[in-house]
Amino acid sequence: MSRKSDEDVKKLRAQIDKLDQQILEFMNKRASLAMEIGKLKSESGGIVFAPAREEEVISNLLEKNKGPLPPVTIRSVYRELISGSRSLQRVLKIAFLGPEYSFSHLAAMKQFGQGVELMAVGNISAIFEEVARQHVDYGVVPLENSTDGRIADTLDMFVKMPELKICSEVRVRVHHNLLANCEQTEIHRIYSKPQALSQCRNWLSKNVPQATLHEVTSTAAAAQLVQQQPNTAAVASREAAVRYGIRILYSNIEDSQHNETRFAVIGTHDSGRTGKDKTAIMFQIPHSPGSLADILNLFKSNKVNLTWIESFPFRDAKGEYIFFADFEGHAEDAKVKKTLQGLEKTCDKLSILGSFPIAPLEE
Ligand SMILES: O=C(O)C(=O)C[C@]1(C(=O)O)C=C[C@@H](O)C=C1
Repeated sequence: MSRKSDEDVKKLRAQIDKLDQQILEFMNKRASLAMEIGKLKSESGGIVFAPAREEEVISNLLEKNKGPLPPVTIRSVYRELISGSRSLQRVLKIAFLGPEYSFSHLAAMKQFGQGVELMAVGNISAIFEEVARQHVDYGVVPLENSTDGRIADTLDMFVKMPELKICSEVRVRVHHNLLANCEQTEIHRIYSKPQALSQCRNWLSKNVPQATLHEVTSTAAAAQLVQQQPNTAAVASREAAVRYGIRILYSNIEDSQHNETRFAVIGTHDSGRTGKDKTAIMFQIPHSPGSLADILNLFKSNKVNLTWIESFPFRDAKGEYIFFADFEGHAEDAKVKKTLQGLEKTCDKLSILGSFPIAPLEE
């Protein structure tokens, strides 16, 4: 660099230093206001985590953002700023499907930021139980994957514990990687959770045909096994590779380019209204011709857009099904209220699992 440009950089850096001091001051001013809100909440029994408000803060800013910073930066900076402010009110305890650096862990960090205490739990049912016993404030559980469909263990637990609420949803782009500390031709066994193996089946059979596939409880557990056993590989996240010190032989080996998992944050309350919300329900209908059509007609006549519907075998009664659905709108919206009243009359049983802000697509 020439002396002139050296000086120019110095001047620009001095301006950055000045701005950073102002930003720091503003961040702390903002945090002090959040602390005041926290005091009012603790006096009135209010709930610390307000997902609708958090989403409102971020989407207001994204609407106003004129760049050059991209939305992903604004979102991640504000996620941590809000997370830090929230932790000044109380450090929330969050259970996720472990071990560390599983996709559930990534979803928990994406929703709550660093200002929480994250607790890895061994299986989905234990997450529901930890939330129900109030050992943790919230749990993060997978709901569905764009390639593999619903996560049966999660739906099964909603049937067992319909009193728990979905207070937020998180969408995570799932990229799989082949992790190994040996060469590709030396791999004898490949570990991962069943869904991840199935999402990469074509790639694996084409590129590592000599290896056998072995199912384990999570992608991170697979990475741990690779650390211990020679001639093995794992299908897991980039973060798991870094955490467990394993080389990434190939990135993005998923068969479908658009591979995404939707997670639910479960707690004991649902979320306020943002204007861009969804409501999730679980229902049973009479075993008679046309009863599902009657339900669907309720959505049609009230102009409510269905975003998900699943039929799920009911374990307590052979041949009977429970339906899960979510749709646009908040339980407080007039047309959703009307739809829910209609459902109440038509269904044998109806549980409202919660209203929550629609999660943004991952940038
Ligand atoms: O508005 C609130 O209720 C706050 O507590 C403030 C705040 C924020 O930092 O903006 C923090 C935590 C909540 O989850 C939502 C928003």
